Amino acid sequence: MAQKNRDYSKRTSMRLLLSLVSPYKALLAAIFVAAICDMMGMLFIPTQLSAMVNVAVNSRDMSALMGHGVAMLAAALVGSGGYITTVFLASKLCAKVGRDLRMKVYDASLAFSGSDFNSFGTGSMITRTLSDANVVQQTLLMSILMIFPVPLACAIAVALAFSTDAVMGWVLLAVTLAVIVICALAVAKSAPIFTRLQGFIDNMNTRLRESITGVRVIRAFGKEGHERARLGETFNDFATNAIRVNIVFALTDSITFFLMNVVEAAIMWVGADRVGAHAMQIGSISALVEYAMLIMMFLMMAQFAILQVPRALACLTRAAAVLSTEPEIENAETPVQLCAHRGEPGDEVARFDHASLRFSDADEDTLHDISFALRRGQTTAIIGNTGSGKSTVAKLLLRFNDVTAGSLTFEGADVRKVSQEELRSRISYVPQKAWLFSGTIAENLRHGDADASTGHLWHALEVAQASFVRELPDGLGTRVAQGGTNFSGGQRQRLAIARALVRDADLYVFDDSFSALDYKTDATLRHALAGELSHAATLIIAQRVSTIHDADQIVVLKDGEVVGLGTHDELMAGCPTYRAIADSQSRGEDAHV
Ligand SMILES: Nc1ncnc2c1ncn2[C@@H]1O[C@H](COP(=O)(O)OP(=O)(O)OP(=O)(O)O)[C@@H](O)[C@H]1O
Repeated sequence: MAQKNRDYSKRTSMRLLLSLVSPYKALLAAIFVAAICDMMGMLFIPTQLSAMVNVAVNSRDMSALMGHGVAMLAAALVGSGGYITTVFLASKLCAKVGRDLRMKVYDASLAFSGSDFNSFGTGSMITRTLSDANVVQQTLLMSILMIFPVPLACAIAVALAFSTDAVMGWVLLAVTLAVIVICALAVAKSAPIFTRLQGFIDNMNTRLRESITGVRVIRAFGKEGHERARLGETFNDFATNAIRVNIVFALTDSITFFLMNVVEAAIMWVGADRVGAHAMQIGSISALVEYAMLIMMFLMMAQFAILQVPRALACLTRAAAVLSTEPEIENAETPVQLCAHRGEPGDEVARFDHASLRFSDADEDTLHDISFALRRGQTTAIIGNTGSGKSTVAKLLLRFNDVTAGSLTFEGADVRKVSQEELRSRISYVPQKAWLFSGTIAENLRHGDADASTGHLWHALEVAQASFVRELPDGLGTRVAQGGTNFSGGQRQRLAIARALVRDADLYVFDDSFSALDYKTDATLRHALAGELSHAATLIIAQRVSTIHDADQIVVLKDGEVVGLGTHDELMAGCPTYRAIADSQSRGEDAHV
């Protein structure tokens, strides 16, 4: 079974490699030609050298010596030209293959739903996109430069040895085969250690990422020692394995050097006999030693490169696993176009009709049989206890997940039939965690609309009550750190709201987007929004009753089910869950007064 799985992953990774390399057939052909020139040039030099020695010993014919010298120079030029070209073209090819692999894995991850992403984990996805692709790129380069030329070099060298002297040809062939067998055994023994290395890198990445992201929590809970121990264990695993790898290299290196000396001695020994018997000329010994040394050198380099291959294959298999994951959410084969015409106030923009959702990794429905509509010019609010499924409603609207029963329509079309790009272009979304990207404030706001004018950006900031940007020395050009960490929680929320407002959408979704604002800013902002978004439907997910008090309709969620639907007054009169939430919050407010 394990063998079957190994064969399957080997096939998968080879298929992926072929698909990555196949667009560059011309480049591959050019590398092949350049490598032959390199080989021929390199092996032709000792041939000429031996001929020169033989001429010098036998006839001292100057013109013959000059001829061999010129041929040697030409061989050196062809050889080095071939080598430089091979390295240049191979580096180009591998850089392109690495880039393509990174893009493929990244593109695939963009189509993932939350559950798809969770099945790999963030740390592993980063390793797969960066480090794994790097290993593949480097190993491919090493393979082209160090493994692929070996059969060619061995064949040419043995053929040249045979042409020099048949007996010495057999000696070299026997020695070459013996060294190949030894190398193959060494590789088979050490390959699993290399494969394990990548798993350790994954572990280090995941733990380090968690530790760096949660550094404040670690400090606050005084868990530095515990974290250090956890990371120390991970680093230690990696170091132990890396040491084993180095031992393998040291052993194989010394064995190969020992073999080099043995081969040299064998050639001298047998060659001297052959020269003594006048079966071979003295100069030929130097050529034969050179051929043998070249074969050994190539085999040694190939051995080093081959040891990296299982690790690269493991990386390719891991990339293939990402690429072969069928995203939970896919576009319909022939998506329906949404109506380009903007409807009238009161028209339905989206409707949940007995919709349920069960996450693929969950045993129960997170949302169960929910029905309500979002209408143009109206504000719908969702309230409910934590974990009741409020954010999941937003995930369905944006098609981060699909309903597992019932339906969700947008502008009358089932969202599963609308392309994700078109659907999302009609919705503007403020996520629960106001994430900002590194860059400037203007760049962040233009995520909403790349062509928005500066005036439009300022207007959105004003509506979002983010006029603090005017007081910043660089205004819209102010730098934003990754995640927006150089702004306070409330400032981040207002910038995220402004970003959403920059987009002209049919539906605006605010997922708990006012929670970090004080009551006064919350009220002013909602008032400004009401005037601004009269053309669209608005969905506000909130925890505070005061935030949604004035909504046209309020959906009350409890454990994923709609237990109330109406205005604040209607719900206060007829929905015990809503009344309980409102009462608990007003008690809380009284307590604060
Ligand atoms: N990808 C997922 N796989 C499995 N369960 C999930 C997934 N995403 C969310 N859930 C579960 O769905 C439930 C509802 O989550 P949701 O984020 O919608 O709640 P919420 O009402 O918005 O909560 P809060 O007010 O705390 O933000 C939770 O129990 C959560 O654990």
